[in-house]
Amino acid sequence: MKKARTLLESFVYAVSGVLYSLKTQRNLRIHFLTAFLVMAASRYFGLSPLELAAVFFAVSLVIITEMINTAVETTVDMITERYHPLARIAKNVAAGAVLVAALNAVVIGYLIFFDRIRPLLFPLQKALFGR
Ligand SMILES: Nc1ncnc2c1ncn2[C@@H]1O[C@H](COP(=O)(O)OP(=O)(O)OP(=O)(O)O)[C@@H](O)[C@H]1O
Repeated sequence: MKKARTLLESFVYAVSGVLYSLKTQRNLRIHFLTAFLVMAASRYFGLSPLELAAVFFAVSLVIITEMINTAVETTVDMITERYHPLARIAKNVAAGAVLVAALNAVVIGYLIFFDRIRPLLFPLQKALFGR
């Protein structure tokens, strides 16, 4: 097995892991796009540094758990392509971690953006429903 020799080599391996995940995982591409849109919205709404930190943490956590999920799926598939109850548990638990991170992101998004978005929705509601 080849060991990482320099810090730069380790960094290159890590970046290739991100690129591999982006290339193979549609969900991860969606998470990155969502993260970009959320950061643009954060800038638009002028969030405080603490709010910005919470949003950045939430979107990063979703991306991190999705990548760990990919690592678990790949490892399980390397060990067995046959049905195995433990393989099912490993994959389901990894997918569950992504779900928890996504719920966390929804709650943080609600707490930070809802009151800011609500005033923008009223004119839309009036135009659509007349009240
Ligand atoms: N070898 C296996 N043995 C038992 N169950 C498995 C096995 N492989 C997959 N599963 C079950 O099928 C589900 C989907 O697994 P799969 O590897 O297709 O991931 P996926 O849904 O394609 O994930 P993603 O969309 O994140 O790539 C798993 O959560 C697990 O419940």
